[in-house]
Amino acid sequence: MSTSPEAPTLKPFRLALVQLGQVTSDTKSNLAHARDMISKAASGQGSKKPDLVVLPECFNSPYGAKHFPVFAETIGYTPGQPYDVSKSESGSVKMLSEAAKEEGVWLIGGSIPERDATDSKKLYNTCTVYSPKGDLVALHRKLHLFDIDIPGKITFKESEILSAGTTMNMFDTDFARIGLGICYDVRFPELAMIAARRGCHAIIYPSAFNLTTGPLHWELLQRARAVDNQIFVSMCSPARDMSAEYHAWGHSMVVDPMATVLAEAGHEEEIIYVDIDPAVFHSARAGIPVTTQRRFDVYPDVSEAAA
Ligand SMILES: O=C(O)CCC(=O)C(=O)O
Repeated sequence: MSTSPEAPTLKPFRLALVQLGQVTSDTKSNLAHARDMISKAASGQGSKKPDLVVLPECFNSPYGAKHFPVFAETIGYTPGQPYDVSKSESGSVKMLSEAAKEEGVWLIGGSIPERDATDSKKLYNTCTVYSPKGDLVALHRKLHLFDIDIPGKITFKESEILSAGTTMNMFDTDFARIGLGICYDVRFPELAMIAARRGCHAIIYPSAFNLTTGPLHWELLQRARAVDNQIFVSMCSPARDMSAEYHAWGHSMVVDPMATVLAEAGHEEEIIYVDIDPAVFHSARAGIPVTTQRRFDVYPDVSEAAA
């Protein structure tokens, strides 16, 4: 893991979720539009500038297994080793780094289809994170691939084309420690639990639920991960486009450690801002002190997994 064992102190910060629309099969125009929306988000649109801007899953290509090999980009990042963005083969990485630097914000760059630098047959669904200096500071490859089959509703099999990541990932800013997941990863409570035990104050998932599972589970899963772990949870979706093959749910959301929904978008292109208040984090943990009441003597296997 690329973080120090000691988490930074949680400070107030402002989060901006970009519920991006206009994702087409033209990468250039996708990148130009995303760049424009990052800039709009970073301006604070007449109010306070955000500290952290988030894009949705698969922001630079249409969402679908057949599109991943066509749109995949090679990143070639090794955690813990310096990465020279100017030499990156990925146009998306270059744009995101430049955007973070020019706008002076932390940036969770949604996700993109990534081609493995050493084995070109391997593809991942990958999220990259940038500091306000434009450095690529973390990379998360989706751990749990979206393979579902609800007859008559939705069948999706990411594993036909993608490989799964093998590591948990988080990053430290000057205001919080933030864990990373991508979309389907939210269904696995272990990931959020371990992130929280390792000092994350928030876990953020670039995502793209759909019109079947969105109404069923989008809010429920975020509130569940938040209340179980007493952390902030957020999922950032693309806007819904009924002319696309995949219909994203939208409803980008931020939930606090008491499971209160702090903000929720509609389904059109939109930017939502949320002020993260450390007092809510501390009062949730003080008032309902589950973080100190766990019975690891009864379930030692869990404590081992999270150590
Ligand atoms: O878990 C779900 O219902 C949706 C997941 C998804 O769309 C994804 O992982 O991309």
